[in-house]
Amino acid sequence: MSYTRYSRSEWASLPKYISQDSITHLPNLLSDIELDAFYIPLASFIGILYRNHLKCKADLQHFFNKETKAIPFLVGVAGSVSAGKSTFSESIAQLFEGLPGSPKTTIVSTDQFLYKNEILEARELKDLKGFPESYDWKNLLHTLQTIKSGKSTDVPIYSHETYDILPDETQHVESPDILIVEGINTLQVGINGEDLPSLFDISLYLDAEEEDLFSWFWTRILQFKEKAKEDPSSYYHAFKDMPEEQLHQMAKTVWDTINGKNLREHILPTKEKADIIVKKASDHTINEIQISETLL
Ligand SMILES: Nc1ncnc2c1ncn2[C@@H]1O[C@H](COP(=O)(O)OP(=O)(O)OP(=O)(O)O)[C@@H](O)[C@H]1O
Ligand SMILES: CC(C)(CO)[C@@H](O)C(=O)NCCC(=O)O
Repeated sequence: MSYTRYSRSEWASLPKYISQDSITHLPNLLSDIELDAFYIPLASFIGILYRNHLKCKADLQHFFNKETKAIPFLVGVAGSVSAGKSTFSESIAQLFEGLPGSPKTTIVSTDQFLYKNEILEARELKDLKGFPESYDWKNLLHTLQTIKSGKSTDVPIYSHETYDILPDETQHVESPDILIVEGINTLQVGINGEDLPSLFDISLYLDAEEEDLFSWFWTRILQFKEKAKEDPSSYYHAFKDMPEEQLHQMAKTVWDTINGKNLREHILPTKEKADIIVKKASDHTINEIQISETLL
C-alpha cells in the first residue's frame, strides 16, 4: 500500500473534535502534550469514519425501509509483543467517549483466543506461543463475526500474570458501538484461511524499533516480577529470587527465539496491510503517522 506520511508536528496541527474535558478518565501513562499532539487528532479522525459508518447504516435502513440492527464499528490494532497495543487501545477507547453520542467501546485481545497452556504443551507448541498455530482461529473468527453482527457473546480471558487462559472467567461482550480488537495477529490470515483483516472498518499497526520493543518487554517482565513477589499464582513468582542478570539473559533468549522471531516471520510482514501505521519512539511518544492513500 502507498502511504501519506505525517510528522509529529504536522499531525498535531490537525483538527481536534474531542476536548479533554469531555472524557471522564484521561488515559494513564500519557501526558497532556501527547494526548493533544497525537491521540486526540487520531481519535477525531477515526470519529469521522465512525460517523460515516452510522450514516451509511441509517441510509440503508431508509433505502430498504426496514428497521436494522445496530452493528459495531471494528477497529483492528496490530504490532509486536510489547509494542503497547493494549495500552494504546485503552487510551483511544477512553477518547472515543468524547465523540458525539459517547459511543460504547469494548476491547478484546486476540490473546484471549490462544490455546490454553495445557493444549499448547500437548501439541508441543509451548515455545510457539503467539505464532499462528497457537491460536484457536475458528473461535476467534466466529466470535468476531458474532459481535460484528450485533449479537452478544462470551469471550475467554487471557492473563499475562498467570501466563494462561483463566479457567473460570469470561468477558461478556454486549453489542458495543465500537469494538477494538488488539493483538499481534489481527492483520494475519488464520491457519484455515480465516480472513481477519477483512472484518475491520479501520486497522492500525503500532510500529517501533526492535531494540525498543525488547526494552519494553524487559521492563514489563520487571513490573510483573515486582507484582508477583507476594503472589504465588503469578507465572513470574518463580523468578522472584533469580539474579537480574540471569533473568535478563532469559528474557533475551525468549525474545530472540520466540517473540522477535515471530515479529520477523509473522507480524512485520502484515504492517503494510494496515490503514494507519503509527511509529513509536523509544520513550513511547509517537513520532510519525502514515495514512494509507486508499483512505485519503
Ligand atoms: N504510552 C506508553 N507510555 C509508557 N509506557 C507504555 C506506553 N505504552 C505501553 N507502555 C508500556 O510498555 C509495555 C508493553 O505495553 P503493553 O502491555 O500495552 O503491550 P502489548 O502490545 O499489549 O503487549 P502484548 O502483545 O504482549 O499483549 C508495558 O510495560 C506498558 O506499561
Ligand atoms: C501472549 C503473547 C503471545 C502476546 O501478547 C506474548 O505476550 C507471549 O506470551 N509470548 C510468548 C513468549 C513470552 O513472552 O513468554
